[in-house]
Order: sequence, then C-alpha cells, then structure tokens
Amino acid sequence: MASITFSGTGRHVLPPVMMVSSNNSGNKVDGVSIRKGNRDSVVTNVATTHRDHLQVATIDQKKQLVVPADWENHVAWKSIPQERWEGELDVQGQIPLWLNGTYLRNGPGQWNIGDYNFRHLFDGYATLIKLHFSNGQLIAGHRQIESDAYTAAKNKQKLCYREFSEVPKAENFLAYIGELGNLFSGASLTDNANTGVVKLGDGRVVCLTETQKGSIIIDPETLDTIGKFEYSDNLGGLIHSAHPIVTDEQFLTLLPDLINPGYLVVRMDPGSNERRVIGRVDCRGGPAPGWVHSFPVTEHYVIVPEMPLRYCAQNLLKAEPTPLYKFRWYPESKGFAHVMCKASGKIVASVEVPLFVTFHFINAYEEEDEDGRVTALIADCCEHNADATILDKLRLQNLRSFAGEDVLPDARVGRFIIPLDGSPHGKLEAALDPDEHGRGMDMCSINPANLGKKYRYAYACGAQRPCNFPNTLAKIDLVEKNAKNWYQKDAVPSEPFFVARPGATEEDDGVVISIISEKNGGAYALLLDGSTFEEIARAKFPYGVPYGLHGCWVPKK
Ligand SMILES: CC1=C(/C=C/C(C)=C/C=C/C(C)=C/C=C/C=C(C)/C=C/C=O)C(C)(C)CCC1
Ligand SMILES: [Fe+2]
Repeated sequence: MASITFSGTGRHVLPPVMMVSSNNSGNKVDGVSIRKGNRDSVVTNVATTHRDHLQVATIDQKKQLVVPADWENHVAWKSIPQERWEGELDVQGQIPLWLNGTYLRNGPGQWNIGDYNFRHLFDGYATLIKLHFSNGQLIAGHRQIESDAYTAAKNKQKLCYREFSEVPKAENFLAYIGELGNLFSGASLTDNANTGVVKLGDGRVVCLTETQKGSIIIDPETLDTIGKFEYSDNLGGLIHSAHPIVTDEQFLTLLPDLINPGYLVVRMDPGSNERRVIGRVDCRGGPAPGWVHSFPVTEHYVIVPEMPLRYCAQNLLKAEPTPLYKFRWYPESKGFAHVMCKASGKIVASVEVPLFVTFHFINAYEEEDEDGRVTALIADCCEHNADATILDKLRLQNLRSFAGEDVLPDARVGRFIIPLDGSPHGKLEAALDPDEHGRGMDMCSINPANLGKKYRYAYACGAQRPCNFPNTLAKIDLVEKNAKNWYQKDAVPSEPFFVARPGATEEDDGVVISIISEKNGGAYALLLDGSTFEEIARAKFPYGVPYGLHGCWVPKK
C-alpha cells in the first residue's frame, strides 16, 4: 500500500477529537493520517501522489478508491473532524431580533470507518447541525446521530448495514445467504437517518431517510439521539418517502409497494405513531414503483409521481454499486402523475407525463376557473432533464476531483400541469429560463405558509458555471420568471432554508439560512434577506463543516 509524504506547507491539523477512526499517533480523516507536531503530514492507505503542482490519482484495488491529491481541500466533501461540538459564534452583520429559535440541518457528514472510505455522498453517517438564534446571538453545534448503523460501525470498525451504495462484505457463502435473508426482512438495511429533519405537530423532532427504520427522534436543544420513532401500525414495508409533508396538523407520506407495484398514501396525526391509509395508487408502468424521494400536495390533493427511475430488486441485491445504485431507468415504462383526494382517498386523475427525473418537489397548487372549479394542478420540482446521471455525479470521488470543471448536468424548475378534466396527458415544462439560475437547480424551500397554495418564490441551490456541483443560492421568482443569485467563489452552500418573520404578510418577508462550506477548510452560517436576497449576517464556525442536505425550523417555545 502506498505511503506518501506531503511536502507542501499550510496544511492544517484538525481538532484532536475524531469519531469513527482515531489512534494515538494522530488524527485520521477519511483514511488520511495527519501526524501532529510535524510540518509534513503523512498520508497512509491512500494511493495518491502529490509532487509540486502535479497531482495524480491512482486506484488502490483493496480500498476501491481513487483519491485525487487535492480532494481534502474542500471541506464540503470531508468528514466532520469531531463527533460533537457546541459554542457561540461571532456574528458579522446583524441577526434580526425577531429570529428566535433553532435551525437544524441534517446530512451525511462522516464518510469513513477507519481507513475505509465510502463512495457516495449519500452513504455518510448523519451529522446534525444546529444554529440556535436568540436575541441576535448565535449558538451553533453539531452531533452525530446515534443510529444502529453508526454505532455498530464505530464499535466494530466495519460497515454493518447497507447504505445508499455501500454493502457489508459477506465473509463466506453461508454469511452471504444470511445477508440475503436480512435484506428481505430489512434487518440489514440502514437506519442512518441522514437525509431530512422535521418537527411534528406535537413537537417531536424526527430525522429521516428512505428506510422506515431510519426514523430517529432527537432532542433539538442537545442534539441527543432519543430513540427510534416506531410506527405503531401494521402497514409494514421497508421504505417510505424521505420527505413526508409535515404541518402542525398532519404528517402525510407515501409507502412504495415493491411487491405489487404501487404506493400507499398514509396520514399520521400529531401525538400518534399510527399511520392510517388514505388510499392506494397502482403503478401504471412497471416493473416496480418509481423512486419517491419526495412528493407534492395541494390543499385538497396528494400528487403521487410515478417516475421512470424505479426501485430495482436486482440492484438492491448487488454487492457492488451500479451507475444508478438501487434504481433503474425504465423509459419504456413512462412517467405518470396520479392525483388522490386527501379526504376520500379516491384517485381523481392519473395522467401520463413526459419522462422526468426529480428528487425534490418544490410546491404544488390548484388552478381554478372563473367559477372556482379546480381545472388543473400545478406541481413544481427540481427537474434534471430526465437524466438520472446526476446520481453518479454525486459520487465523492467526482465531487472531490472535478471542482471547477463544468460537469454538473443541467437542471430546471420543472412545472407539471396535471389536467383534472379527464385528459390522458399532462405537461412538463420549464417554469423559467434555466439560465436564470445557471442551469443548476436542487435543494429547495418555500415559505411554508404557502404549502399547497399558489406561490411566487422558491429558494434553491443554483449554479455559476463552470462547476461540478450547485454553488449558488438562488431566489426564484416564478411570476416575473427571473432569479436573484448569491455566489462566492469556491463556496459550496447547502439548501437555502426560508424562515418567515412572525406576522409577515409578504411571501418573501423573512430570512434565508444556509451553511457554507469553503475550499480553504472553513465554514460559516449565512443569513440572507428573503426579499432583497442581500447578505445580512454571517458567522464563522471554528472548524470545517461539510455539505449537508435538509433543514427545519424549531421556533422558540
Ligand atoms: C432507497 C434505498 C436506500 C437508501 C437511499 C438513500 C439514503 C437515499 C438518499 C437520497 C438523497 C439524499 C437524495 C438527494 C438528492 C439530492 C440531489 C439530487 C441534489 C442535487 C444537487 O445538484 C437503501 C437504504 C440503500 C436501500 C433501500 C432503498
Ligand atoms: Fe431530499
């Protein structure tokens, strides 16, 4: 195995606490050992060479790893250096005094077990970040979520559960057969709740991912892992939408049925752990349901998108990742949008729509005629031009190697128009010229008061090209069909999250919160004005914070 000495200067030594991997001789991050007190750092177990400015990456067969020499520069793709931290941040600018509460952000922040490096962005163990705002001051912190998957990896120093792309290696044939059984029962699926975080109507805060068992209750103040959110019904199934629709009144989600391709639309009341079935949608294409990472609702309807990127049992069984991971692209199976009445569970429309790839719906609403009859539903999403290769672009090696290269596939605000007059086809078009946001578009939020209603503004990550990952924050005006963009060279911002000013009457009266990861190893919390989209405050973390996914707001009690 290669052992390489870096002779460059200016490399920082990380804080002395490390979680999944640590040893007495120094810190290790993603298989990189940094010897303390030595100007030169020693990198072991990665087959990387670094000579002057010539950087060459090679494959280490044992670790299935290609590591470019400068990968560790961008903190966005680097494991967080310690298991937990909390402290006050110095604020530049002014935090509005009305902003009282806690912003929580979830995401995969730990991509290694010892010197074994995960391959995909979505594989990482969940890292929860908090920004607690109180009378203009900001206390920040982070903590690893103590899922069974994370705890087992930490204790056994090996992968024990199936993550997005990583699969535990069976030691022999018998173990392999046992593994298959564990896959079907769900026992080997991860509970690594690394995707979203929601505040339920009863105040409980739950971190979520695609597996139902990966629903984990946390304490929003201490970030303690309280325990599993156990669904008390008998609805079964192993997976669900990672993005339920959560309001103070209800929790709505979709449970894909992989055996008889379809989806259950279910509802759970505040204070309850029991989901009740509103209705069922049968898939019109096959052979499996389309991936429903998220779905949209209007005031009266749930829209069930049937994406041609479908769950794939064969790929679930594979030990090595496929280009589309656990999914498969079936263009011949077509794409559909089904509309279910929330009150009756009846399907009021089921239309074929153009092929699409989306992970995140932005919002949806009902279009009425002059007599107040609902004629169509409009549903907006971050749409990847029916190209599922975005999934492979989010491999860590690609994110680390291609910074500054224009390899991010184009994306747009995809607007579905779903007729309710019995027409068999719906439409899908760009809601605005994608050049307005650099033809990059994902990780969105809106003013939650407009959920399911006609709305004007969406906040999302966009692109300033050339780039290999969304690198701007965009405020998208869906009426004027233009966008305001925030950009800082080499910054990787996470989902812009809108928090409305209490008492606001304008849709964009509030602030937008994002956490920015920097190439130089730094990170800061950023506050933009929701209306002007100008910066109003920023606060630097004393350590590097990697990229993260979705957030929620817990107002002060
Ligand atoms: C679906 C199954 C599994 C797990 C899947 C996971 C953890 C999926 C996570 C998906 C996420 C975080 C999607 C986010 C998309 C963001 C995008 C496209 C951003 C683009 C930026 O430009 C397993 C548990 C692995 C197995 C069962 C099936
Ligand atoms: Fe998501």
